[in-house]
Amino acid sequence: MAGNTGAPLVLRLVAASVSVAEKAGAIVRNVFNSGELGVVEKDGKNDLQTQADRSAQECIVQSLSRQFPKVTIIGEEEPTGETVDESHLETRLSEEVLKVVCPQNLQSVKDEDVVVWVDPLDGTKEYTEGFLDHVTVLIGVAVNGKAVAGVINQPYYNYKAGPGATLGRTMWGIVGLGAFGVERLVPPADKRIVTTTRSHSNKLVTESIEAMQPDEVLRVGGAGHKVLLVIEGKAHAYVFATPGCKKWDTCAPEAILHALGGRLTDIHGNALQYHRDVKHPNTGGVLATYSDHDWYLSRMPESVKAAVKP
Ligand SMILES: Nc1ncnc2c1ncn2[C@@H]1O[C@H](COP(=O)(O)O)[C@@H](OP(=O)(O)O)[C@H]1O
Ligand SMILES: [Mg+2]
Ligand SMILES: [Mg+2]
Ligand SMILES: [Mg+2]
Repeated sequence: MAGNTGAPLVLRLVAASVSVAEKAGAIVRNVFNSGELGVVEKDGKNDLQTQADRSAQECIVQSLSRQFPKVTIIGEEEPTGETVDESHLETRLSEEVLKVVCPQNLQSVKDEDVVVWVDPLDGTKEYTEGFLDHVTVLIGVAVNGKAVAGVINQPYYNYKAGPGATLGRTMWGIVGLGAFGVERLVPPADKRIVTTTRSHSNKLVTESIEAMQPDEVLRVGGAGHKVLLVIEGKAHAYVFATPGCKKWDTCAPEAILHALGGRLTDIHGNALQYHRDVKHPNTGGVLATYSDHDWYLSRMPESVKAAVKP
């Protein structure tokens, strides 16, 4: 089976995730093109699911669990119980990933040490409203509770460039090795740009953003998309001081940001935990930066910190 080459488990997982994230990204585009989004409201308030979330989740979880049957895989969406569409599966390994040398500390990781966190479509609200470049597919690899590797596919990257432009991109990274398919760019030095939620704001979010005294606030969809804005120098910080974001939203982006030297923590500065039995919400909120992380932590109002406990 493709997952059983001689490469270390973490590399094989990332190689499989790169291929399957591309497939999931294509599913996300196909569903949108079909015009039948099949939107349903989940239990939570302001929490949508579409056919693309369901099909991309099936693609990723089924493909990875067939290749890595002993690895714990946790996806955002509930299984649909429908028969698996075999044409949705992708079990090839990315050769580009298999070529790299796995960092020493990750070479002998065992199946039981790993949890894979899957967000088949991050930015669902924006997807249903046509903000297509906000959408990402996120596959994060955690080892002993720490985010160590991540894959992000952005299915509509370049879609504003018009016909002929290649649509979509896949980025991946391993902490201790670096990131590929995305480049670290430096944000403007003469102003402070903060990015936050577009569709899940509340008083705590607003208060904490104000406390950062930003020159500009980018209110956009998707946790993956916002971390990409930080990585690519479009924003200095992603500030989300409320509990709505889940482990599958942060695991892959955190690993890629860390691989490039940035930081992603809760709003108190604590590392996020990714063990298999951890509660899914990031109850302490999210703060992602490339530099000056401690400055943002120090500006966080005490009243917000008291309300957003880890
Ligand atoms: N109050 C809330 N309720 C439910 N989900 C929330 C939420 N706040 C944030 N999230 C989730 O966190 C992710 C990023 O949110 P946002 O785009 O608003 O910044 C989204 O993931 P999904 O789109 O994968 O569900 C979103 O659903
Ligand atoms: Mg969702
Ligand atoms: Mg998400
Ligand atoms: Mg999602």
